[in-house]
Amino acid sequence: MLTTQRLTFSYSPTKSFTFPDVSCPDSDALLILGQSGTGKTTFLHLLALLLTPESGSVVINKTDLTTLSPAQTAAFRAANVGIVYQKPHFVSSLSVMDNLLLANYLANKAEAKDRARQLASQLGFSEHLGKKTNEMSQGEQQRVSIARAMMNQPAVILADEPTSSLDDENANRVIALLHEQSQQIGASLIVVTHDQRLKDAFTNRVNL
Ligand SMILES: Nc1ncnc2c1ncn2[C@@H]1O[C@H](COP(=O)(O)OP(=O)(O)OP(=O)(O)O)[C@@H](O)[C@H]1O
Repeated sequence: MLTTQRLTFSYSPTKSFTFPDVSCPDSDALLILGQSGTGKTTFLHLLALLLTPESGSVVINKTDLTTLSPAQTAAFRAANVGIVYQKPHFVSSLSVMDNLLLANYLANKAEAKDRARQLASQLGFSEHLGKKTNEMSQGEQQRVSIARAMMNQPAVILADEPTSSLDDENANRVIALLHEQSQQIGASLIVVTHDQRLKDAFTNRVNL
């Protein structure tokens, strides 16, 4: 469960944001829609405390992230928040499997190779586990990115424009996978996007 209250943020005195309060229960999903420049990425980064809000709160499963120290925030995020970035970021010298296991390492958890194999099978990239990530297509990398976000069975999945560079068929596939995977682990799924095609795939929507 994730809830925010009265979140505000400023890049400068002339560039400040007040965001609407949002709430997303476990196993539920929320779409946050906005045109370019409305602050979608900023909002997503505030939800993960990658940016520190000027005021307001972000509560995940009863922990108010804004009360934690930077080290506590990093540890909480690694264990409880899975992030699917707009463009996947991988360690290119590592295999796909090792990039997945890195999520365990960063969360100070034991390597979960079976979980990685299970996700690879569900998301359809089992045959690529031994490859380097740059040997995969963009669509395949996107699926690895989703798998990596699910590795620690987080309470919250945050996805930033996960479909912007995909055709209709692949966009539908990625959204179905995000819904399916987050429901399997009982996570709250929050997607920020300008992609109006996604409207029908979410009952809960907020406009920025
Ligand atoms: N580090 C920064 N310093 C100053 N201004 C910034 C910074 N990052 C973003 N902004 C500004 O804040 C506004 C919101 O940016 P943000 O990236 O959150 O928008 P967005 O809705 O995700 O846009 P897009 O859909 O184009 O990615 C933009 O006007 C942007 O120029």
